Parts: sequence; structure tokens; C-alpha cells
Amino acid sequence: MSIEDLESVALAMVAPGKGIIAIDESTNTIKKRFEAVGIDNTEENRRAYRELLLTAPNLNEHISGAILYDETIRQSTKDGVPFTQVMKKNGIIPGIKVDKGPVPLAGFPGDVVTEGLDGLRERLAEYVKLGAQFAKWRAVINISEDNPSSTAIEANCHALARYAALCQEAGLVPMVEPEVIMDGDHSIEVSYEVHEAVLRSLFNALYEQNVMLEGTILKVSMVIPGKESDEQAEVEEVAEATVRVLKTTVPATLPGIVFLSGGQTDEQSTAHLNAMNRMGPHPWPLSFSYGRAMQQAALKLWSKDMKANYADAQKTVLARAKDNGLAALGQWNAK
Ligand SMILES: O=P(O)(O)OC[C@H]1O[C@](O)(COP(=O)(O)O)[C@@H](O)[C@@H]1O
Repeated sequence: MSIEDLESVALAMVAPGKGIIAIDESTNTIKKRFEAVGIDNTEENRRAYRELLLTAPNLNEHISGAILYDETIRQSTKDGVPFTQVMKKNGIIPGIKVDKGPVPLAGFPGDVVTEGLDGLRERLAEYVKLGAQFAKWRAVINISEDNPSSTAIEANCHALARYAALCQEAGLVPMVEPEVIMDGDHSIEVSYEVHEAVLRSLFNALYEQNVMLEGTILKVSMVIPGKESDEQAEVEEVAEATVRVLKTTVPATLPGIVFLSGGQTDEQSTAHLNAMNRMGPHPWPLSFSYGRAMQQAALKLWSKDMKANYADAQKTVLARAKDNGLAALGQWNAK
């Protein structure tokens, strides 16, 4: 695949007023989400739930793509149509999470590093055959008094860049995701400093590995105080700090930036994105790739009565997509 092809997929992922729905929870993470609302974590429940999300009518009005998990990309609707086929028919670009999750970084208590590079070339080739057009790899950066170490930042960014180069070789758009975790009592200033160090290291590493930025998407956390911090920030403050750190570190050649929700409420995640876009124009589209902030309301509704609430749960996902799609244009108004 040429760089032009990669670029056109990347641009379609961040088309005006559209974002991505992240439904790539690993089996352990979906277990936590299901348990919270009393759903059994069986393969059939996971399949049925992902079908509900992927077949929500008119999803593609505000959703460009969806990130799937290894199990999900192999699954089909109850009528036997592979999810990737349904998605392509409905104008939703299939993406795939390819990292194998974070493990403790030896020698650096509190830091983690994401694994999954071994055998990645072969796995990517299979995902391409299964219909994926983009991939995702998430690095986790913890903040505490002693974390993150510069070693953890470098190790994670090196892995992200190695993954990104392999994706482009395979014809997949790499979504590179450094997530600075919101847990902790750190200030917004500390969050800013960590984001700045991580993004600088990431774009250096991408350069070193010959990754073409034109065919890459950044998925990133927002600059926000820790959840346990006494000083919570106003919407405008989060938006201003996030835009500032991105302008300082992210080259303008990148086709787009999307955010993760990271434990923000639905309302916060939409309000922050909206405020950032109202401060535009920016060098790149700013959109969303939310997991929880796209799904949690729908999951709660579905858990109460899987049959009776099916259509309403789909409408709820759609409503979240619409609000976030408007926020991606800076046109959302709080209710
Ligand atoms: O730990 P896992 O199973 O890889 O899942 C992490 C989740 O974090 C995300 O990267 C972002 O999700 P949130 O918007 O809920 O923070 C999702 O794409 C993914 O499902």
C-alpha cells in the first residue's frame, strides 16, 4: 500500500464531524465493564454486545471507524455475517488493537511497558486478510512521585514506533496511543509536563524508525489533573493546556489527533473536545476515539433488559456519537 493510500485512510478516520468508537476492550477489561452492570462475561454476551454497537442504525453519520479486539474481528452477527463485512457495508472502517497489554518494567517500580512486538509482522498480515485497515497500540504512562522514569517513557515510545513502522509495512494506518493515566493526586501542571515529555519522545522515536507521519494517527489523553487532586480544572483550562502541549510537540503533517476518554464522564469528555475545537482552527483535526465515554450509558441500559432495551441502547450510542461528532466541530451545546 502506498503512502497516499495510508494517508487517505487516515484522513477518512478523522473526517469532519466524525470520530472513532473504541470497542477493543481485552477480555479482562470487558469483564470489569460487564461485572459493573451485572452481565456475565461469556463469549456470546461479548459477541451480542459488539453486534449491538456495530449495527446501530446510521452509526456512520458520526463514526468513521471502530477498533476491534482479536476475538471480535473473528466474530459475526447472529445471522452469520462477519463483523468486518457489516462494518464495510455500513461505511465504518475496521481497526484492530494489536498490543498485548502493559507489564511491569523491570528495575522501575510503578512503571509499565507495553508488550506485543514479537511475531507482530505475522499477526498484522493476518489482520489485513481479516479486513483491518488501521491498528492501535496503547502505551500506559503512570504518574506518581517517582513515575514516570525517562526510561519508561523511552521504552514505551520505542515500542510504539517499532509497531508503527511494522503497521505501515503491512499496509495498516498505525494509531499510536500514549495514555497518561488520570489516577493520582497530581496537578494539571504535572500532567502537562508528562504529556510534553512523552510526546517529544514519541515523535523522536517515530522519526528514528522512519514512520511516515502522513499515514499515522495520534490517540492521546487530555492534560487534566489527577482524579484525586484537590484542584480540579475548568473545561477551558483543560482545553487550553491540551491544545498547547499538542501544538508544542506534534508536527503539522500528522493527519489527525483523537482523544481517549480515560475515565472522564460522558459530559466532560464531550465538553473538553468541544472547547478545544472552539479554540481552532488547529493544524490537525481534533476528534475522539472514546471507549467508556461512547459506551457506558448504552451498556447500562442494555444490562437492564437485553431484549426490550436493545433498540434504545443503540439509540443511546448514536446520541453519544452525535454529541461527540458535534464537539469535533466545536458545535456542541451543553444541555
Ligand atoms: O486495557 P485494554 O483492555 O487494552 O483497554 C483499554 C481501553 O482504553 C482505550 O484505549 C481508551 O478507552 P477509554 O476511552 O475508555 O479510556 C480503548 O481503546 C481500550 O478499550
